[in-house]
Amino acid sequence: MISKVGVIGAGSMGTAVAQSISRRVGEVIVFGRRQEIVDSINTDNCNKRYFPGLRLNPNIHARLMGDRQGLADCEAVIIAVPSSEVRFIVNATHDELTGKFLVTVAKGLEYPSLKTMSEIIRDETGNPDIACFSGPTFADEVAYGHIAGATIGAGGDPSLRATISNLFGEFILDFSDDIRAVELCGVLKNVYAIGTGMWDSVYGNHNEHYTFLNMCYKEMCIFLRAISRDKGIFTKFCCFGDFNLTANVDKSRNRTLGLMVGKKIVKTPYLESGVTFEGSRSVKGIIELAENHSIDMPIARFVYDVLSGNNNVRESVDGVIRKAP
Ligand SMILES: NC(=O)c1ccc[n+]([C@@H]2O[C@H](COP(=O)([O-])OP(=O)(O)OC[C@H]3O[C@@H](n4cnc5c(N)ncnc54)[C@H](O)[C@@H]3O)[C@@H](O)[C@H]2O)c1
Ligand SMILES: O=P(O)(O)OC[C@H](O)CO
Repeated sequence: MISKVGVIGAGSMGTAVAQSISRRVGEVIVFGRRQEIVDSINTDNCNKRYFPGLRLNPNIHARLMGDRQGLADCEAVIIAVPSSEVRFIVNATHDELTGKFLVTVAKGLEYPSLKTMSEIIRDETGNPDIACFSGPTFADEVAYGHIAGATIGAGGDPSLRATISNLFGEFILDFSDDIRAVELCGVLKNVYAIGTGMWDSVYGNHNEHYTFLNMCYKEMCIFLRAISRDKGIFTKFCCFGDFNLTANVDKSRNRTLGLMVGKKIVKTPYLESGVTFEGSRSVKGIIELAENHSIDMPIARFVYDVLSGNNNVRESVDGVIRKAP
C-alpha cells in the first residue's frame, strides 16, 4: 500500500487527481510553481486559483517544484502538467523520479520526436514502472467526486497494474497493455474536439453535428487499427468515452478553441493565452505519425490548416467532408 504520493502540477487536473487519490493514501503532496497556490492549499485546504469553492482533503499538502526532498519521499508520482512541459520537468527531477511508480495524465505528443508522454518519461528516467491514465475525466467533475471512467495504460506487470488501480480506485477503470495506443487516443480526441468545434461553428443542426462526429471517429479508428496492439481499444474509456466527452461538450477547452477559431473570435496567438489547448500542439505530430504509417487524415489536416491560418473554416469545411474516410 502506497502511503505518500506526489502530484506534479497544481493546476486543474493535478488538483483533481490529488483530491481523488487522497481518499486512498496517507498523504498527497502537490508540487506547484506558484507560491500563492502552495500557500492556499497549505493554509486554506483550497486551490483558490483553480477550484476556489472546493475544500481539499486535509491530507493534501503542497510544495514548490524545487523541493527535491519532498519529491524524493514520495513512493509514486503523478505527472499532471501540460505535455509541452513534461520533458523539461522529468529531466529536472530525474534523480527524484528514478525507481518510482510514475503515472502520466498528460495528453499530448512531443514534436518533432512524435513521442508520447510515457516514452518521454522512460527516456529521461529509465523507469520500467510507468503507466498512463486517460479517459472522459473533466477535472472539475473529478475534483467534486463525480463518477468517471478511465483507462490505465500499463505494461504487463501485474504489480504495477495493481498499484495504479488502487491509487485510482475511485474511478471505473479499464486496462490496456498498449500504453502508447492509450496515450494516442488522448492525443487524437483533442484534435477531433477542435475539428468538431470548428464544424459546429458553421453547421448547427443535430444531423450535421453527428455526421461529422462519426467521420472523425472513423478517421480516428482507422489510425488506431493501424497502430494499436490492443484490438479492444475502440470501446475503452480512453477512446470512445473521451472522444465523445471532448468533442460534444462545450466545457472542453479543445472543442471551445475550435468554436472560437471557427467564429473568428480568436486568432493564432491563443497559444500564448495560458490556457492548456493540448490539441493545437499535437495536431501536426499526429498527421506526421499517420503519414509514417501511410495513413491520410483529412480531418486532422483540416484542423491543422485552419489553426495554421492557411484557410478559414467556411472555405474548407465542405471540402473536408468529401475527403473524410
Ligand atoms: N483539465 C482536465 O479536465 C484534464 C483532464 C484529463 C487530463 N488532462 C491533461 O492534464 C494535463 C494538464 O492539464 P490541466 O488541465 O491540469 O492544465 P492546467 O492549465 O489547468 O494546469 C497546468 C498546471 O501545470 C503547471 N505547470 C506548467 N508548467 C510547469 C512547470 N514547468 N513546473 C510546474 N508546474 C507547471 C501550471 O502552472 C498549471 O498550474 C494536460 O495534458 C491535459 O490534457 C486535463
Ligand atoms: O478541456 P480539454 O479539451 O483539454 O479536455 C479535458 C480532458 O482531456 C477531458 O477528458
